[in-house]
This record gives sequence, structure tokens and C-alpha cells, in this order.
Amino acid sequence: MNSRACAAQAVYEVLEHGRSLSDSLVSAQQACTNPKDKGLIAELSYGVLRWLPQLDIRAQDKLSKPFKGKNRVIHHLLLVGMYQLIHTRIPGHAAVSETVEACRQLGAKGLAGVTNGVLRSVQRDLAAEVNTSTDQQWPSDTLQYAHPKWFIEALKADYPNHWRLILEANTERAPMWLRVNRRKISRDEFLDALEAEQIDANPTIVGEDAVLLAEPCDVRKLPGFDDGWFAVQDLAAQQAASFLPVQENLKTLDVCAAPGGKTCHWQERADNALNMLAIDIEPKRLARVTENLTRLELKADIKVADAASQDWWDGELFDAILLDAPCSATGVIRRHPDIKWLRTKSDIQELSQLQSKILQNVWTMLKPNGVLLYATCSVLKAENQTQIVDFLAARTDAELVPIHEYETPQQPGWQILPGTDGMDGFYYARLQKRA
Ligand SMILES: C[S@@+](CC[C@H](N)C(=O)[O-])C[C@H]1O[C@@H](n2cnc3c(N)ncnc32)[C@H](O)[C@@H]1O
Repeated sequence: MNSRACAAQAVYEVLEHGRSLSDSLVSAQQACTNPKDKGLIAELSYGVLRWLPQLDIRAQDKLSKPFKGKNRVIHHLLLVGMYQLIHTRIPGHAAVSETVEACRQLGAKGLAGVTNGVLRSVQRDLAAEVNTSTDQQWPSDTLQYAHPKWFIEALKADYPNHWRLILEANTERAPMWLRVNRRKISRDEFLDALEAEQIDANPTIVGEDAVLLAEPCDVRKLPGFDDGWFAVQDLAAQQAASFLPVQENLKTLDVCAAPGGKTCHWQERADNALNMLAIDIEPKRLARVTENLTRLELKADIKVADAASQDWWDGELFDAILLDAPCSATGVIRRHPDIKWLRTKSDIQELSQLQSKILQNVWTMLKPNGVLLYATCSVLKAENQTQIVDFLAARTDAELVPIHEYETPQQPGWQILPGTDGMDGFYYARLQKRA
């Protein structure tokens, strides 16, 4: 199949079968006849999911009746075609002819004519739009900002002054951040190694181990990947380790550890390896923690375990706990635009109940004076600030240890909004157990 057919298939799997884009992309890329097109397939499917409502409404306007049943994938192919015309520099004739060819390859020869007609008509509309206005105003926020209504409403309630900024940041392309493994190489040495390979990169003051690449690229093209010099990790996720203690002999727990980004960073920052247990409920994802620890030459005990239960716990208390809770991932929409269409309003309530259950459970495993860092990659208060306010109100043995001076028990934690200093959206709150 050509790249357009593969991209349509990837989008179809997300929107019709609820698969994640990362999973569906792997299958779609494998089905492509030209391995060099992997990047293009990703660009097209990410792009369609980023701008879905605007593309969808254009398609609906052009079709006398919608494509249904087995032809549904052709609807998504039309979106792939329109995305190329509206958002990329792919020449119009190539976008149209490849998309029409994809229609045949997807077994819908009979719809090739309609596909061709719709795309040509969109081309004409675009030419006319260039001659009139540049900044199109759409009739609803869902269309204007290309996010689902329930999420826009939740953001408006949580951030009356910033909701637009968050939505706009979510449609940006995410930068590629690396985390230098300070046990192997200093950040300056690593920057020199990048410069020697003519790879443009910069450090930042917001993260001691962080390096920002000017252009995202394949990790294998960077120096030292197999030698464990660095890992790929967003700058927001890299903040966690600096809020966690690293003294010798501490007994530590990483509660929802997979794929191990924060587990590894926490260990990298300790001069002497911490006594660390990393647990996760998903065996497959936990295997990636082992892979990452091995590549970076770090150590931790690994256990498949449900953080909401105590079956796996030997009863010995921990000095420090990282709880990177399962969450809506609404802070990382720019990296995973499928989240917008896979999450629902009811997920948020379910997730916040699970977060609360896990937090209460692991709190009982913390020593007096021990520290617990609560983290999510969500921007919704129900999973973040409200969660911690309720916890502090319910537990007399818990106190907030502010990360920033402005925090109070009524407004605890550091909420990073997506785009701030190039970061993903994240939330951190540091708690200590009273002795
Ligand atoms: C946000 S991810 C963790 C990312 C990880 N801390 C890192 O930095 O690479 C959340 C993880 O929670 C795990 N999880 C979800 N429910 C869980 C549970 N009840 N017990 C343990 N882990 C759980 C998921 O499998 C997922 O790997």
C-alpha cells in the first residue's frame, strides 16, 4: 500500500476501533511498500488527528451522503488528502493522485472518482480562500480549536484565562528533548559530541540534564545511544527527579514506573545507586523499564503489581515514593493527538477515583518524614490540584512541601501548561509524612 492508504488505515483504527495512534501506526507502517515513507505516514496521520473537526466538516460539506460501513476508511482517506492540501507543502497534483491511487489500493475502486472530485473541489476552495481572507473563523470552539467539546468546557472551567493558549499549544508540534545520563557523560561533553556530528542542539536552565534538539530525529543517528549516553524524555517529565531525594541507602519506590523514564532519571541523579523498587500493572510495559535500565546501565528491582492493592508489598516502609499516576494524558496531546478523540468525560471521573485509591494506598507504605511526589501528565484540576487538596484535607499526617513559593494547601502543586518553556503539560505536588 502507498503512504496515503497506510495513513488512512492508521486513522481509521484510532477513530473506528479505539486503538492508540502509536499502535495503529506501527501496523500501518509495516503495511507500506516503501520503508522510506514511514515518516510521511506518521506526519499524515498525526496531522489528520490534530485537525480532525475542521477536515471532517469540509468532507461532509462535499459529500452528498457520508461513507459508511466498509467504506468508512475512504472517509479517513479523504481527510488524509485534504490535510496534505491544507497543511503541507506537498504539491497539490501529487497529493490528489496519490490519494486517489490509495483509494484503489484500499479496495474501493468505485470511489476513486468521488475522491478525486472532492479533493479537486477543496483545491479550488483553497485558491479562493487565499484570495479573500487568511485567518478563517470557525463557527464553534470545537472547530476553531480542533478539540472535543467536553474537554474545551473542562478547560474553560479550570482555566478561564488560559484555555485558548492550552488548546493552541496542543496543536503545535512537540520538540524533541533528550535527557543526558550524567553517570555516563556530562551535558557539555554530550553537546560537544552532537556538535561534532553537526547536530544542532541547546541546553536549558530549566532542566540540568536536558538538551533540546533543533530538529527531531531518529535516536540511532545520535552519538552514544547504544552506550546509554542519553534517553528521550520531555523536559516536563525531567523535572520529577529534581524533587526526589537521592541520599545513599534510601529505600525508594516508583509506583507506576513503565516505561521507566523517571525511574532511570532518579537513579542517574544518585551518586550511589538507590535501593529502588519499580512496579507497574502492565507486564509488557514493565519489560521496557528493564530494557531502559539495561541500556543506561542502571539498576532497580522490577515487579508486576497493582498499586491499588498491597498484595505485593513485604510491609517494609519506603523513604521516598514517586507516584506518576495513570491519568488522562491531556497534557501531552501535542505528542499524542489521538488522546483528544479516545478520552471521554467519564474517563476523567474514573481516573481520578483510581488516582485517589492508589495515592491513599501507597501513602501507608511511606515512612514518617518520608517524601511522596505525586505527578500526572494531565492539565485537568480533577486529577491534579483537587486530588491533592482533598488528600491534604483528609490526612492529618500529610503536609505539602511546596516546589514553588506560591503553593498553599488550598492551591497545592506546580501545574505546567503545555508549551511553557517548551514543555509538555504536567503536574507535580510534593508531600511529606508528619513524624
Ligand atoms: C504515566 S505512565 C508512567 C510513566 C513512567 N513513570 C515514566 O516516567 O516513564 C502510568 C503508568 O501507570 C501504570 N498503571 C496504571 N494503573 C496501574 C495500577 N493500578 N498499578 C500500577 N501501575 C498502574 C500504567 O501501566 C502506566 O505504565
